[in-house]
Amino acid sequence: MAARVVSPTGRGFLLLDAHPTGCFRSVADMVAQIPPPARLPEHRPVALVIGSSAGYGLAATLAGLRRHGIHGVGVAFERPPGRRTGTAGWYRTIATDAVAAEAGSDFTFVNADAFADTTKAEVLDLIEKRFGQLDFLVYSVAAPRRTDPRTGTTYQSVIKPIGAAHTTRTLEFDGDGTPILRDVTAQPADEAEAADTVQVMGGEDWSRWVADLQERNLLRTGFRTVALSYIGSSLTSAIYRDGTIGAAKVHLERTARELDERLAAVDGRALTSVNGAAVTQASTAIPGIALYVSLLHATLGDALQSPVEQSVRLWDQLTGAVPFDLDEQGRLRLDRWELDPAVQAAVAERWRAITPETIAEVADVDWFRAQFRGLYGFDVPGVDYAEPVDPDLEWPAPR
Ligand SMILES: NC(=O)c1ccc[n+]([C@@H]2O[C@H](COP(=O)([O-])OP(=O)(O)OC[C@H]3O[C@@H](n4cnc5c(N)ncnc54)[C@H](O)[C@@H]3O)[C@@H](O)[C@H]2O)c1
Repeated sequence: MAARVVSPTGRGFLLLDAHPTGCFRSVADMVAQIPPPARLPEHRPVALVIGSSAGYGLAATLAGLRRHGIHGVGVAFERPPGRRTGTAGWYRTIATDAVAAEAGSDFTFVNADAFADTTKAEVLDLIEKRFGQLDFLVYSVAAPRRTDPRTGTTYQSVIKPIGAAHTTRTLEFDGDGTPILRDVTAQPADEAEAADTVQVMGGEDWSRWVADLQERNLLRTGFRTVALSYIGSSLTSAIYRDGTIGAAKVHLERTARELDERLAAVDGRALTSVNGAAVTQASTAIPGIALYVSLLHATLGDALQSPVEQSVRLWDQLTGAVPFDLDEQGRLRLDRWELDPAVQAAVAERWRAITPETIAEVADVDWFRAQFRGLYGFDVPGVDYAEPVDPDLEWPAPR
């Protein structure tokens, strides 16, 4: 594919193409937020990050590389360039590989379906051959479907309330970027939809990774694993925490307790890490979240902790530099800034007060729009979007 101008076309919060230079720049901007250590540790920990190309998994990979010089493997599932550009995660992975090179890390990126047994076998072989054993596993997958390779069944996840229909206010943008406030009603999930969502976003696949690693004796003594979870506000609870995705998170948290017991054999730990709201491809698909995050940012400004800031704190706790900040249910909490009662009261007040006329003042809609377009490499400061760019770039080869 020759160099060409790449533009943000698409519908709603889904764009069809990604801008390579914008994606590179957004990774560089994330790295710039990570304070480097005085020097990298002599013993490089070995980490596996599943979901390493976007959102919280990308932030954890970058923070691990920059602050701890991790060796290891990142797994993501991205579309290569073809008729359209590659997905944004394709280009962010190329940029992350350069960050790994700069940190002197032996880090390999695997583009494959994490749910497949073939992927697990490939990644475990790689870990065994290159590193012998693993110190950390960060599980940060957000997927719309999962095929269970052991039964061949494909499950679709849905984002729906459970029990009753729910109407929420939402933020959308029209073609020229004008914000629109609308009410949308989500019908409740039936039992099968709720169960299928647990199959996709619950803890089963995480548990299989850990079991396979343990079976092959690839877990180093003191191994630690976290899977990402979310609780969120009462403003979004009908659609999130009390809905289908929330049921999957409850399953994930139960899985953490089971794995934690199983890992006693290697003096290991398994925890869920409850992170705060962030603008990601996964979260913009949830009705009401765009509005909620825009109001959260209007309330908090720079005190809204970015995925990178939270990931720095996550690594501090994983490596034992600071003790785990656990709640009474044993979950690692990185979201306390979001769920602070004063913050939630202020967001709720804005949520109630907002009207179609005041939306641009009461919510940080410009910030949100730039964040969501930034997920595809657009609206990134310092990028010349009139400049043709070659999207036909290779996935990083193992070094
Ligand atoms: N975004 C939020 O507000 C938020 C808050 C707290 C917790 N979380 C949790 O963080 C986790 C990650 O979510 P995110 O928002 O960062 O998502 P995201 O969409 O930004 O990233 C998802 C990642 O998963 C990878 N992926 C998807 N399907 C895959 C597959 N089949 N095999 C391998 N990789 C696959 C993608 O390539 C990408 O790297 C989820 O568990 C989510 O619930 C998100």
